[in-house]
Amino acid sequence: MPNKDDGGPGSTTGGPASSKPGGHAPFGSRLAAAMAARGPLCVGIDPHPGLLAAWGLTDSPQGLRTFSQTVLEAVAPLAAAIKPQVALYERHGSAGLAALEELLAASAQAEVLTIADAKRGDIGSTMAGYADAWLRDGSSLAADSVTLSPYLGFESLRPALDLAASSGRGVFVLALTSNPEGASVQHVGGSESVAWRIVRAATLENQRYAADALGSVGLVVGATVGSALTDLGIDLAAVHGPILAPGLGAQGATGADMRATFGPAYPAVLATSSRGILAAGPDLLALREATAQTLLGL
Ligand SMILES: O=c1ccn([C@@H]2O[C@H](COP(=O)(O)O)[C@@H](O)[C@H]2O)c(=O)[nH]1
Repeated sequence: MPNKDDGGPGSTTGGPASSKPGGHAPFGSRLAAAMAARGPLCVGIDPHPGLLAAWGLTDSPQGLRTFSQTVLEAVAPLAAAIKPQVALYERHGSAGLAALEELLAASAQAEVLTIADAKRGDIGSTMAGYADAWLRDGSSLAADSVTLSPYLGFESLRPALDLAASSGRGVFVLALTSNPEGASVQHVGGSESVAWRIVRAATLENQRYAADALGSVGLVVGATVGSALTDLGIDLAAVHGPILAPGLGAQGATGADMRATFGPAYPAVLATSSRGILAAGPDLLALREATAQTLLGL
């Protein structure tokens, strides 16, 4: 778990993330540094039952543990971040979450940033509980950042936005998701569509961060959204925060699609791929090669 003095991101004892004594450097700055050093790729860790079987692993907490540690070891030199899919750990109950906690701790040791893909969202009083779980120093589930769902209104995310800011962590708020069904909600509203409003709120929220650094309030925008950004009049370059872009690989998007879709916002885009890379396992070198090839395409 990425606590202040564990030698991982935000450590006061060493490593590139320890620039703010006594606390984490802001997530946006840490992510920008990782992307500059390793490139704009996040590797998703999605231990689907079918993938576990293909790797010769059991669909069990021990299977999750072996899967997770293998992926981390394979991709650590090449990935700016990893993104464990929380649902696939939760389906194993408390033992699955323990496997996730071990992965988060190992990632901190390896100085690989983590994005817990939990997609949390609720009324503010309950949101504070989610924020504590995923963003508070000392929580066994604390990651460097977490994905959030703004369906209850962007402002309902306030406890997570504030705790992320004070703990040097980050959030990625769903804006335009990579699945085709997302448009039925996110595109609604004409020139001030739901997605446009979420992007505007994130843009305003990032004003609390230094103007010369990437903010810590990111957005999720699928690499598959095609012309939606243009159609909806959304300017991602103004967000001043990282854009997490799922959809590369298994969902069909390519690096060329991403450049066309994101245009001037592309430097802030962190592409994420799970199955497209994980299918190369369980051989560690094959996983690393698949990661390198994915990176080359960006
Ligand atoms: O809009 C979204 C938001 C999240 N995801 C998640 O990303 C990965 C994608 O996996 P692939 O195997 O690379 O397709 C998965 O965990 C999703 O839940 C998304 O796809 N789209």
